[in-house]
Amino acid sequence: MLFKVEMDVNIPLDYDPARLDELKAAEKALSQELQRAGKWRHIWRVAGQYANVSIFDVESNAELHDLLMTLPLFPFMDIRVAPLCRHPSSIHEDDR
Ligand SMILES: O=C(O)C[C@H]1C=CC(=O)O1
Repeated sequence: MLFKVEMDVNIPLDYDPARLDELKAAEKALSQELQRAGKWRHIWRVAGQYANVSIFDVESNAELHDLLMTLPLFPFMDIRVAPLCRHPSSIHEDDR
């Protein structure tokens, strides 16, 4: 199942910089692990914002929920999720 996930990150201005660096490093490691596993298919920075647009490929709504909840930056994120399906004009056979 494919989902578009939009993540806006809002870090409090007074948050400890060293702790923030740790969280960002942990977030990057997990994100790249999920990309290698094929669960996190795409991630794009939204220009000019601390935000991304991502495509996830997971088995269920519950799996997506569980993945998002494990993100180290989850407590600082506003997340919007939209389910995707194949577009009738798509030429990509592997789109589902
Ligand atoms: O920077 C972000 O968009 C937030 C988050 C998502 C993946 C990652 O490495 O950080």
